[in-house]
Amino acid sequence: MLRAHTVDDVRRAEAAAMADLPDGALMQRAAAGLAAAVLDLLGGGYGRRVLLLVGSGDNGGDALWAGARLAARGVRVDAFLLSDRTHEAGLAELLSAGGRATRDLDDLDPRPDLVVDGIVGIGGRPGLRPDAVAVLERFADVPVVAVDVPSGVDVDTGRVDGPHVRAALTVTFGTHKVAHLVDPASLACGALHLVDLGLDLGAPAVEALQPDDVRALLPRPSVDAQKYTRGVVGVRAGSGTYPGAALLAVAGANTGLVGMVRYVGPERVADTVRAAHPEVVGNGRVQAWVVGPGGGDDAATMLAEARADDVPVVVDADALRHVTGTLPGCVLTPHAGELAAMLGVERDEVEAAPLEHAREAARRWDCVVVLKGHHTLVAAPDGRVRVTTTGLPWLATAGAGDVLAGLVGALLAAGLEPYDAASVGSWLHGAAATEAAAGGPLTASRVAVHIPQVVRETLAPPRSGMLG
Ligand SMILES: NC(=O)C1=CN([C@@H]2O[C@H](COP(=O)(O)OP(=O)(O)OC[C@H]3O[C@@H](n4cnc5c(N)ncnc54)[C@H](O)[C@@H]3O)[C@@H](O)[C@H]2O)[C@@H](O)CC1
Ligand SMILES: Nc1ncnc2c1ncn2[C@@H]1O[C@H](COP(=O)(O)OP(=O)(O)O)[C@@H](O)[C@H]1O
Ligand SMILES: [K+]
Repeated sequence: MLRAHTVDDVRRAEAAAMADLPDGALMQRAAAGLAAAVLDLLGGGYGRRVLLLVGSGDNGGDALWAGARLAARGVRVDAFLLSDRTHEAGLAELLSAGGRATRDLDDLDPRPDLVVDGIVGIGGRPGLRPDAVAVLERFADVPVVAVDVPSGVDVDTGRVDGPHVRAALTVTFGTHKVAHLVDPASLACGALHLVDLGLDLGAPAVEALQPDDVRALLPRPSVDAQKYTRGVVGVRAGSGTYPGAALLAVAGANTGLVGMVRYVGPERVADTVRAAHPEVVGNGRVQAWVVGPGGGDDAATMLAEARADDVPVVVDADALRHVTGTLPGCVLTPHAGELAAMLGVERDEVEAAPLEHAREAARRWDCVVVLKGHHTLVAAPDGRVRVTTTGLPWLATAGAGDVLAGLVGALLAAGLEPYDAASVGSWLHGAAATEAAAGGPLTASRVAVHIPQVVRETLAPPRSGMLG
C-alpha cells in the first residue's frame, strides 16, 4: 500500500525519530536522497548546472545540503535566497563545497539544467510570494525538482488556490503527503520519489492500492466453486435512447470475475446485450445490482427495483439523480459534475476540493463514494479514502464510467466489501485502460476487453528470487 499522511502526522513521527538520533540526521538523510535523485535525473554531475530556490525553512535547508553534495560532484550550483532568513548550516556547507548564493536574480546562471524548489515544504502556507513567482517565471522552461512538495500547494487537502510550482519530479521524505495523491495538487507533482527516513507512522490519511494489495483482495474461485457460489451480478441499465450504456456496463460486469451476469432492461436492448454477450441471462436473484448507466427516464424505477432486493447496489449516472436517503452497503460512482449536482454546489467547487467533497458525500449518504477523475477517490463513510493512481487521460472517454460501474458491481457480487470492491474495481479499470491504450487512444469497449489480462497479470505470483 502506498500511504500518505498529514503534516501533523509527519511532524509527530519526525519529532519521535529525532529524539533518538543525532542533530540534523533526518535532514542529512533527506538531502542525500534528494541529491541522488537529482543526479539521476541529470544523468551525471560534472558540468551540469542547478539552480536552488531557497526559502526560509528546513525545506530550503534540504535544498542547500543537497546542493552541497551536488557541488561536490562537480555540479555548478547557484542558490537563490528568497528570504532574509536562510538555513545557516546548509548555506555554509554549500559555499564551502564551491556553490554560490545570491539574492539578486541577475546574478544567476541564465541557463540551468534543473531548478530545485526548496521554497517551502510541509510548513508552507498555500500560494507563492511575488519574488518566488518572478524567479519561477524567468526559468519557466527549466524542469523543476520539488523538495518534499511542490511549493504553493495545500499539503493536507490537495487544493491549489494560488500560484504554485509545477514539478517534473517531487522527492519526498518519510512518507507521502496527501497532496501527492489527491487532485488537483497531484497534477503539480510530476513523478514521485520517496526517500525513506525510518519514521514510525500511524494510519494514513489516504492510501493507494499497489499490485500486491489488489492481488490479496481479488476474488478467485475455490476448488469446489459453482457459478452461484462465485456470485451473480445484475445490471439494470440502458434505454431506447442509450442502448450502448447497457452493453458497456454488462461488458464491465462480464469479465469472468463472477459466476453469472444478469441483464434487466428494455427487450430491444436485451437482444443487443445477448447478441454481444451470449453468457448473460435475464432477471433473477443476484448478490449485487448495477443501476443507472444510460437509464434515462427509467433510472428511478431501476434504482427502486434494485433497492427492493436488499443487496448492495452500484448507483451510477442517471440513477444518481434519484438518490434521496442513505444507502448503507452501496457504492455511488459520480464524476465531479454529478457529485456537484447531488450536493447542490458548482462543479468547480468539487474539482477544486475533491477530497473534501468525496468524504462529505460518503458521510451524507452513508455509503462508499467513487469520485471519478484523474486520480479517482474512493471514500468510505468512516473517513477512509483510497486514491486510484492507475489509468491515463485517454480514459476520459464516453462510456468508460459504465464499464467501471459494471466491474465494481461484479466485485461486490463476488463478495468484496464495498470499499474494497470500489477501490479494486477502479484500480483494475485504470490498469486495463493503460493496457488497452498501449500509448495511444482507446474506447470504453476496449477497456472492458483488457480487464481479464490485467487480472491475470495481477494474480501471477511475484517472481521468487530462488526459483527465478
Ligand atoms: N522536520 C524534520 O525533521 C525534517 C524536515 N525536513 C524538511 O523540512 C521541511 C519543513 O520545514 P519547516 O518546518 O522549516 O517549514 P518550510 O521550510 O516548509 O517552510 C516554513 C517557512 O516558510 C515560510 N513560509 C510559509 N509559507 C510561505 C509561502 N507561501 N511563501 C514563502 N514563505 C512561506 C514560513 O514563514 C516559515 O519560515 C519539510 O518539508 C522537509 O523538506 C526534512 O529535512 C526531513 C526532516
Ligand atoms: N484526466 C484523467 N486521467 C485519467 N482518467 C480520467 C481522467 N478524466 C477522467 N478519467 C476517468 O475516465 C472515466 C470517465 O468516466 P465518466 O466520466 O463516468 O464517463 P461516462 O459517463 O461517459 O462513462 C472515469 O473512470 C474517470 O476516472
Ligand atoms: K518545495
